[in-house]
Amino acid sequence: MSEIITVHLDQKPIYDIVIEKDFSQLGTAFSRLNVTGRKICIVTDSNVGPLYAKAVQEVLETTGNQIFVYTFAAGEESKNLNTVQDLYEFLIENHFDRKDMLAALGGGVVGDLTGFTAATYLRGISFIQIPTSLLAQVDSSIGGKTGVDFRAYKNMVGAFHQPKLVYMNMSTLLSLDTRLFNSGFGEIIKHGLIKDAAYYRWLQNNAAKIQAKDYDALEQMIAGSCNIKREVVELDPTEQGDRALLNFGHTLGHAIEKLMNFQLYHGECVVLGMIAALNISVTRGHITQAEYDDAIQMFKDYAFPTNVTGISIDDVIRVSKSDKKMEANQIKFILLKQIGNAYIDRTVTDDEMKRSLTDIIR
Ligand SMILES: NC(=O)c1ccc[n+]([C@@H]2O[C@H](COP(=O)([O-])OP(=O)(O)OC[C@H]3O[C@@H](n4cnc5c(N)ncnc54)[C@H](O)[C@@H]3O)[C@@H](O)[C@H]2O)c1
Ligand SMILES: O=C(O)C(=O)C[C@@H](O)[C@H](O)[C@H](O)COP(=O)(O)O
Ligand SMILES: [Zn+2]
Repeated sequence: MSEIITVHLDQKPIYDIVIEKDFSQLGTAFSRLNVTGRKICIVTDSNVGPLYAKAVQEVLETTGNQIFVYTFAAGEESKNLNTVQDLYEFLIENHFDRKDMLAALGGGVVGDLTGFTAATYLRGISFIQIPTSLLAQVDSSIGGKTGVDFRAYKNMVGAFHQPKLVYMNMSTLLSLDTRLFNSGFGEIIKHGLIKDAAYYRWLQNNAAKIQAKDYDALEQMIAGSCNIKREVVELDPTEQGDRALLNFGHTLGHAIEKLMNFQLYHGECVVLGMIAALNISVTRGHITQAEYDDAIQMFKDYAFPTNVTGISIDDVIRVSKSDKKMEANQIKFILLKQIGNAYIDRTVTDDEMKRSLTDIIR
């Protein structure tokens, strides 16, 4: 069973998210875009390219377009303007014009970087997302947030630029190593915690099936998360308000990610940030200690580290405050009113942050 979810903006259908178990429907889905006789550059990384670029190239060639492949070194370390510049050069050398396209084939790093290049090359060309990591399938490929890190700052340079299509082949998840697969659950559990208590309980009850990569359970979960993200971004595509709820766990999580020099994955850092935010939500009397303990158990069930060594609490707070989460000198935090219901809070103090981090930073 495949699934198609359509993302609307201003009540108009903008792009489809196609969930499939192989690449067999990619040609059909792409043909709906009515793009032929153009150049398409598959942008991928050094891990994903050797596994899937040929298969994607073969399918896209059947759509009557000329296909190029551009590969950069895998990892968050490549998500920067240098890689973007190298890609601009490749596109210029191969005479890509405004009607040509990019196709991001890979995880969130490839998606964010390709989307940003598409947003800025020739003042904006089209792109599609072919996400291959769990995190990218449930989160980063949807919603049009594109960008790169700048110096030590996460996602400091970017643009909102919507893809024309998101096509995911769930079978690509089989080649992800276990720790990377698990890191995707950070954003998935986040979706339940901020928006949907029933989905959160379902994730709790189905942890074993999902981790065993039971196909039906995985498809249900990916569609569940895509739908939650779709609802949020449809209402607030450029984060003027409630889209910021998707930042649950990121205020401190991004700081931990940077301070750990990206040795911990994004999803793992988001979980550490969520633990701190849940802790503050307990102290504020919004959720119970039992609900907090339940969430910690859930993170453990999905194999997340729940603490980290080698960095200091003061540094995490300092780096968080130098991030773009500051607004009018006040840190923007996402807390829970209850499980499945998040809100934006601008009153979290340094002392609250410190207390919330004592069990996490050892
Ligand atoms: N734009 C957004 O809305 C959004 C949302 C969440 C996260 N992000 C960003 O996404 C990034 C994290 O994404 P990620 O976890 O996918 O990281 P990633 O893109 O670095 O992928 C993780 C690793 O898995 C490899 N990989 C990916 N798919 C594979 C597959 N099918 N088989 C084998 N290896 C595979 C990659 O080569 C890489 O080494 C971060 O930069 C984060 O800031 C963006
Ligand atoms: O789509 C969004 O909006 C998100 O915030 C999703 C996050 O999971 C993602 O990590 C995003 O890249 C964070 O963006 P940032 O603007 O806070 O850096
Ligand atoms: Zn994230």
